[in-house]
Amino acid sequence: MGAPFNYDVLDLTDEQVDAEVRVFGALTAAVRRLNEATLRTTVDHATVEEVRRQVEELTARLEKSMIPDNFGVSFTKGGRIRGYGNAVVGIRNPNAVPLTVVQDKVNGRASAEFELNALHEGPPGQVHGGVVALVLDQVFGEAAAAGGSPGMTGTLTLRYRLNTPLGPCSAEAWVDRRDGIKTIVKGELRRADGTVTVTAEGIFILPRWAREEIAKNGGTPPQFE
Ligand SMILES: CCCCC/C=C\C/C=C\C/C=C\C/C=C\CCCC(=O)SCCNC(=O)CCNC(=O)[C@H](O)C(C)(C)COP(=O)(O)OP(=O)(O)OC[C@H]1O[C@@H](n2cnc3c(N)ncnc32)[C@H](O)[C@@H]1OP(=O)(O)O
Repeated sequence: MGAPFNYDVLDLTDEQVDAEVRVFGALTAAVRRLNEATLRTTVDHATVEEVRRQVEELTARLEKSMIPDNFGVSFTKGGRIRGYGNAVVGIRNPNAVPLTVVQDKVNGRASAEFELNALHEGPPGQVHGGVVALVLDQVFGEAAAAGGSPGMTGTLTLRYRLNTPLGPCSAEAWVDRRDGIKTIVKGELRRADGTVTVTAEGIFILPRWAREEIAKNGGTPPQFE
């Protein structure tokens, strides 16, 4: 069986990728501001209706030309990864947290410092538990990849020990051990003052189709965003 999804390789120069990161990254940041302003604004209803009409006009301009559906993950021949739609780190995804994950390939670790705001609320003033799982899934997956054994999330178990207030937070994950094709990753989420609020363990599995591909072609699995 082949891969159930595709990773396209595109002929784009580093300069072209840098330009799209700059231009679309700036649009995404602007839309994120709009998202938060949509939630928090106290302007009067008439202003809200006028802004809504303007937003619809702007949206229609972008909709004039679009890719058919999701963005996917592609690579350039120079090895740049274009996972712009990723729900946690995608630079063209205004719903992404956003998060910059730092991978430590020597020690099989990954970490991120980030800010969660009113858009990520669960209990009053606190981060939604599902958002925590979303963030940790990405950071854990990148730790597995940094450790040289990437995989799909098979199981992710979280223990919510303390509430996580909205604001600056950090996440860290490391490869705890490997068991054949399974990589067991451990990690935690912390408040700005360093207090651990959530601990978690994940099992990342190199899927059967990838194992078959590697057995056929030799080599090690590529690292995906
Ligand atoms: C050449 C290409 C390489 C491809 C690498 C693939 C992915 C890399 C991706 C990213 C890496 C980079 C950065 C990460 C960034 C973000 C992370 C987000 C990741 C996600 O957001 S990802 C979406 C959510 N995720 C899914 O959508 C998974 C759906 N699911 C499946 O695709 C299959 O279900 C799979 C692959 C899990 C297993 O399928 P399979 O056919 O390979 O498994 P198989 O039956 O052969 O079992 C083999 C051994 O795993 C044990 N096992 C099986 N399932 C288990 C489970 N769930 N938990 C614990 N252990 C499990 C068995 O018990 C056996 O263990 P034992 O050998 O000891 O008996």
